Amino acid sequence: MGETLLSGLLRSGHPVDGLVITERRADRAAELTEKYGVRVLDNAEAAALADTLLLVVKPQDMGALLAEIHDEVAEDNLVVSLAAGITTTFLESRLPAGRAVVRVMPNTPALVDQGMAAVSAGSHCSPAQLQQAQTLLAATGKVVDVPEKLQDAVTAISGSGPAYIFYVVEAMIEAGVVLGMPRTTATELVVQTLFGAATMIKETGQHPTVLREQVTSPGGTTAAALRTLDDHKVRAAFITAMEAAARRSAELAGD
Ligand SMILES: NC(=O)C1=CN([C@@H]2O[C@H](COP(=O)(O)OP(=O)(O)OC[C@H]3O[C@@H](n4cnc5c(N)ncnc54)[C@H](O)[C@@H]3O)[C@@H](O)[C@H]2O)C=CC1
Ligand SMILES: O=C(O)[C@@H]1CCC=N1
Repeated sequence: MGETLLSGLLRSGHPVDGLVITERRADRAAELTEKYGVRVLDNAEAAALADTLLLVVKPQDMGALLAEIHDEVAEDNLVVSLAAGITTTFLESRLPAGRAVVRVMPNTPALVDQGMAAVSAGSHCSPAQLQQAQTLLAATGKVVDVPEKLQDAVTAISGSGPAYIFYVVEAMIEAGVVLGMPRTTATELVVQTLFGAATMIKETGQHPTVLREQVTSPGGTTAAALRTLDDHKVRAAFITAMEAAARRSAELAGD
C-alpha cells in the first residue's frame, strides 16, 4: 500500500526530492530506490525531517513504529495512518500530547488512480490539516470524510472490497472453463463484463436493482442463474462476510 501511494504521489507531480521513505527490509528499500529514485532514511530521521508522516505498516507493527518516532514528531507535523483498525485514539495516545492525526482507509485500486479512501480526523487535527490529507490521497482516486465510528465498515466495504470482486471474477472464469471455454477467452469475457457493468453503474446513475432487472428476461437464463445464487444464499453470505471483516477491523488495534 505504501508503494501504491508513493507511485501515485509521483505520478500526480509531487517532486521526488520532496519525499523520503523508510523501509526496515534493506532489499525492499533498495528496490524502491532503484524503481523511484526516492531517498530512504531510518524512521527517526524521516520523522525529524518530514512535515507530513504517512504510516503504512501492518496494524501489528504500529505500536513499535510510533515508539521509534515519538520524540521526533513536532507540534506542527501531521501524522496520517493508513493501517486497518488503528484508531486515532491509539495514535494520539502513543505520540506527544496534542499531535494532529488522521486515520485513513485506502484501497489497492489507487495503483491505477481509481482508489477509494475514507478519512477521519483525530481530536487535534484542524480542518486545514484534514484537507491536506485529503489532497494527498486525491492523487490516487476518490476521498470521502467519514465519522471514525464508520471506519470499520469502510474497511469491510472499500478496503477489503477489491478482494471480493477478484474472488467473484476468479469464480466466473472457473465457471467459464467448466462450460468448455478456453481460460484466456473466459478471462477476457469476464473482465470486460465487469468493466462494462461497473461503468454502467457509474455512468447511468441507475440503482443496481434496475440494471439487474434489465438483464433478467422472464423465464430466461439470468433468472435461472440468479435463482441458484439465491438458493445458495450468496447475498446473505456477502453480508455475513462483511460483518466478519468489520469485526476483525475493530479487533486489530488489540493484536
Ligand atoms: N493491502 C491492502 O489492500 C490495504 C492495506 N491497508 C493497510 O496498509 C498497511 C500496510 O499494508 P500492506 O502494504 O499490505 O503491508 P506490507 O507488509 O506489504 O507493507 C508494509 C511494509 O512496511 C515495512 N515495515 C514494517 N514495519 C516497519 C518499520 N517499523 N519501519 C519501516 N518499515 C517497516 C515492511 O517491511 C513492509 O515492506 C496495513 O496497516 C494495512 O491494514 C489498508 C487498505 C488496503
Ligand atoms: O486485509 C487487510 O487487513 C487489509 C485492510 C483492508 C484491505 N487489506
